[in-house]
Amino acid sequence: QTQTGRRSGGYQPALWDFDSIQSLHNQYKEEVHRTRAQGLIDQVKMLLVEEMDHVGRLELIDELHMLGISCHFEKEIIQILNSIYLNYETDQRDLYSTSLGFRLLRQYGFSVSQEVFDCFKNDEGSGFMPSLAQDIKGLLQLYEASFLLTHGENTLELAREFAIKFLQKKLDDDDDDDYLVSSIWHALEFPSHWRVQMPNARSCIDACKRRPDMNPIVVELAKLDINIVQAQFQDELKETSRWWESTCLVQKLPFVRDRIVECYLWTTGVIQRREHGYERIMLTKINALVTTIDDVFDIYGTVEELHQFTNAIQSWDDIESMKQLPSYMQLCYLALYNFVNEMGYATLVEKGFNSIPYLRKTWVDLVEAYLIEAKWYYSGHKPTLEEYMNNAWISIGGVPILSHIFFRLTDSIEKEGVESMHKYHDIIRASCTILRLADDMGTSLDEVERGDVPKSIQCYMNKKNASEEEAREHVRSVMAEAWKTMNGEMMRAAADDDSPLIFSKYFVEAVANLARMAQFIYQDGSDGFGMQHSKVNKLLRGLLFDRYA
Ligand SMILES: CC1(C)[C@@H]2CC[C@@]1(C)[C@@H](OP(=O)([O-])OP(=O)([O-])[O-])C2
Ligand SMILES: [Mg+2]
Ligand SMILES: [Mg+2]
Ligand SMILES: [Mg+2]
Ligand SMILES: [Mg+2]
Ligand SMILES: [Mg+2]
Repeated sequence: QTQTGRRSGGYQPALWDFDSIQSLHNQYKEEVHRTRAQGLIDQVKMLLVEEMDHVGRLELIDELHMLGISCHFEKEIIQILNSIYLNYETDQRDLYSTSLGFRLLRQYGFSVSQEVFDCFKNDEGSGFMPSLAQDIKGLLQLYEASFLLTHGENTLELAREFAIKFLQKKLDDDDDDDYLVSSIWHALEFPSHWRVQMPNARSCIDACKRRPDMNPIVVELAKLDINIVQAQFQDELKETSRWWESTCLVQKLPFVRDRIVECYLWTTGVIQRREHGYERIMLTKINALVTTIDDVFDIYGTVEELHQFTNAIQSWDDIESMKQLPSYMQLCYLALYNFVNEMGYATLVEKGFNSIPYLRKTWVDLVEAYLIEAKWYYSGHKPTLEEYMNNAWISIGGVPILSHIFFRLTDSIEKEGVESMHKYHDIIRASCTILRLADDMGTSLDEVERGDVPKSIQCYMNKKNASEEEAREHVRSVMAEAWKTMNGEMMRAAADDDSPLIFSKYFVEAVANLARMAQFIYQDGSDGFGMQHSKVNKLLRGLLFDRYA
């Protein structure tokens, strides 16, 4: 017989308290630093424009993206890639520049065909020319390019397998840790297409400083810029921490994970544009509300109480719904109710559109998915992986997150976009699927141990009588399939034909980044959120607290 509610998640208290966050002071808010940064930006713009070497320009674009400063050069980058796209010479024989160009073009929404790689295949067309095995730099870029694949792009599947084989061999044979070898290590662990920008920027600056051919102006701009962004992030973090404190949820619901700083960290990878500070603050609040309500369902509520809470959210009429709830649930309900109304009000004022019914639907779908999991847990039901995933892509919380972001990052709200978002368009489900699976890879061992519904890893092990590693391998393959869907939908969304875009560029970026950020937080299969895993925690401090000297 399983326990009835009132469990503990075994989570440690917050690492940073309210006062330490509010007392953060940062000199990089001074105008003098922005002026200096602008000077460096102008110099790098000259570099981009004057760089006549085709490959050099591509490499610089890639570096700017990895260093988290490509946002300053959006116009110049699009112009360069557009001219490459329009005058594409398909008979290029160089694997390195063809692969790098292919990846950057696709990443910026140009639909370049996988056939650009046909000239590197063997005569039968069944694989790549064996002679390419020596071109390690080219193979590394071919590997990176292969992660832009969509369903059915067999050449890119072959490319990934071919490249991994020889890159792995290079690591086995060669133990010096020069820049190329360490780049291979990083790429095999995390392809650049799956990496978020800002949370990785600091370690990229460290790596670039070690490179002999790195342009010093670019490095100096990256170092100054990350300090300036940190000052902005700290102001946003302070505001979210004031809101979190005002809800008193930690005080009144001591079993809930007190992770407002980690909730904010999530947003710096999902919403990366500097000017979208309001959206990062909003997303932090959503993460905190999802965390709270998730813990109510996963750890604390009895089945009876969880039914009551679900009914209250389904009916969503504030006075009646609240009355029969226990007081701790009244707080959750009203905190959520007030937040959704606040967001709905902002959208009504700014865009003349009433988003509340749609936002509400996503929260109802979420708690209904939570209730299904709770019932499974209390009844001891062991779902198949498919049965679990049909519910768990919603129970991870990505749907309300993306709905709120949709209304904020869509300039003029059209019915088609609203319907697509809320019937749950394939790109939404793909992003939530990756978010869910990454989360299970990082949290499910602890969750199942303290008492929770079997997650994807456990469902696979139960059904296939498989080992944990085999289950993880299967989950990774399902995530890779979801990325093919995501890539396909991103290409359709960016399609340069004149069909009206269903989703804005910024929203599609945030959808993909939600998946990327989940893979970042749970990297190497551990919990960078609830259990404050040391590596993610170190990256968090580097991004939010420690000045880049
Ligand atoms: C932001 C989040 C992804 C969302 C709220 C906190 C999370 C880190 C995760 O928490 P978790 O308990 O792992 O969710 P679940 O496994 O119980 O669905 C669900
Ligand atoms: Mg949970
Ligand atoms: Mg849960
Ligand atoms: Mg659960
Ligand atoms: Mg129902
Ligand atoms: Mg989890």
